Amino acid sequence: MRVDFIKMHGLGNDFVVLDARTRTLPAIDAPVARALADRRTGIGCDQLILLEPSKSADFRMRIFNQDGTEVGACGNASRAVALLHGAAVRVETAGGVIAVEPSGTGASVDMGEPRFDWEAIPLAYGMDTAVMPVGWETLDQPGAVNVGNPHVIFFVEDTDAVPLETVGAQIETDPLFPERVNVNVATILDRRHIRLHVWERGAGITRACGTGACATAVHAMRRGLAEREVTVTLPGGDLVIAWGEDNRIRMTGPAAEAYRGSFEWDDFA
Ligand SMILES: N[C@@H](CCC[C@H](N)C(=O)O)C(=O)O
Repeated sequence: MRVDFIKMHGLGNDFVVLDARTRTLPAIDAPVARALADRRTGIGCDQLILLEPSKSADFRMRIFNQDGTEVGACGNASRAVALLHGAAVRVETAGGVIAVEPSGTGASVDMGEPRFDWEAIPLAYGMDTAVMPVGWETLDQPGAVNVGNPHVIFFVEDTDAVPLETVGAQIETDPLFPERVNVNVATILDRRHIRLHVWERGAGITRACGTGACATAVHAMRRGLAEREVTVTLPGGDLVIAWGEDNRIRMTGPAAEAYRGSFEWDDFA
């Protein structure tokens, strides 16, 4: 069976998008997702995105990390599918229903409400998620936020000085995080500007992470270190994150289509 795909990205966080809204595709499992995401033997991407019909929203977006795990949220992919769809829509994800709207060369996304309870992150045992009494190597006292997926955030003097390749992998799989975790290291440049590097659960270091930007901004605001709207600068570029009086997070930033192609399903199944 020949299957069409669209290669997209949000600030260099790249996706293979498969559209099963009007055509039934065979089931995607972890080995298929891994094979398609492989940068040497597949198409290559940080996340595989599958669009399907939905009963509760305009359509459903399923998200698979490069390692094949299915997850609840992806900020950058949310902007990419808004661009693809070309109109304001409600999208069902495993992390909840989000509202996306094309805007300029990208999109604006209502990412929903952040959750701070330790059970919601989730953590293995109870603690204050605003200042956690834990540490790894030179990183300590992080915060944790769930924005449809789990994030831990460390504020540091210099993001470039943190060996994220090694410490990110170590923290992602620490037993404190039973569902593993996305690891954010951030520098507060001023009350409206944050620099951020992210080690993504199931994908490693990416050029940008939309949910990481949301989690980091909200954590900085919760700690009183930032205004309620900030620019988050990632290696791939900037996102604007606002946390409204209604407790909802709004993310605005670019997204782009790179190219289209097709592949033979049996080569990857
Ligand atoms: N790149 C994404 C996040 C993708 C999922 C994440 N790695 C997880 O496992 O939760 C983004 O832009 O938010």
